[in-house]
Amino acid sequence: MFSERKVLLVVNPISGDLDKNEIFDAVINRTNEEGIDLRIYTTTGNHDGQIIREMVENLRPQRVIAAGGDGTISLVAQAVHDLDVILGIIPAGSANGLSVDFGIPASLEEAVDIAFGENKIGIDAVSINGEISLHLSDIGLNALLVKNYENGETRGKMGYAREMLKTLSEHENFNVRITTNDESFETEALIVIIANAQKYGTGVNINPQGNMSDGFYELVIAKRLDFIETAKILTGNTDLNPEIMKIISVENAVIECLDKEVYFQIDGEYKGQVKKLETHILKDYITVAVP
Ligand SMILES: Nc1ncnc2c1ncn2[C@@H]1O[C@H](COP(=O)(O)OP(=O)(O)OP(=O)(O)O)[C@@H](O)[C@H]1O
Repeated sequence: MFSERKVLLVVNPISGDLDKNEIFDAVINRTNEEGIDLRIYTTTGNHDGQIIREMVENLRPQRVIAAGGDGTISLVAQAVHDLDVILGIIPAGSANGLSVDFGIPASLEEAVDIAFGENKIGIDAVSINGEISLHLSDIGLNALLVKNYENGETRGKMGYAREMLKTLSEHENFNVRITTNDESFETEALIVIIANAQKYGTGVNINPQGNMSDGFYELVIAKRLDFIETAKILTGNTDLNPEIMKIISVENAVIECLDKEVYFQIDGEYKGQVKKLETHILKDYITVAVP
């Protein structure tokens, strides 16, 4: 049990499949047992960030617990990152990539224990053209998949597989120039991932050396799909073929698409097409309650 006395719970009523009443019950029971003053905000999809920030400024809770998918966690983190609160996470989205990276279990009871627990770490964020990425953002193949999946009619694994096949047939490689403090190079790419974390919500470990608290993020540049290289990534093998895959740790980087606009997604949300991304690390962006 932590010594803080006020908690704000933010719940996204439409994310994922989990019954949100179970979340309300679990958190209300916990705060009753502990004698904690609980306030609840249910998101509407309109001005949520601003409202959450105002609530935290007025109520001054020591902890804000976000229940939803990555979109909701990110929204809450951005709203309160400079207000000296701890962010607790209850995974309740369809993919929950951030929770997977933190090792927060899907079980509601365990997630509540962790969200109210003593263990916490400060994590970095990546600023991308002024927006915030806590997890994994990318241009190219995966962003097109995110777009197709958002527009597709079938959800779940079947929908994902269908959109994956469609995406592979539509996708085209692009040329990109990457400029960091240390180097500038041009290359053909299938995908460029801006990775603060390690794993996509599907569990694919794209960035084995990723650490959300080290003051760096990685650019993972893949030139073509290759099963052996993918298997190496999945097994955490760092001896990658540089002809196909390059991973660099950076504090800032400019990514310019040289021949066309390219599909772009941040933390699972499709953002349209872009030609240029200016990215830099935001060290120790927010403190998160972890297992
Ligand atoms: N009451 C609401 N009605 C409609 N949309 C909402 C509401 N509250 C939040 N939203 C929208 O929900 C989206 C965020 O969803 P979130 O990422 O949390 O869940 P998800 O998409 O199910 O999960 P995941 O990101 O894991 O796939 C945002 O686009 C936000 O605007």
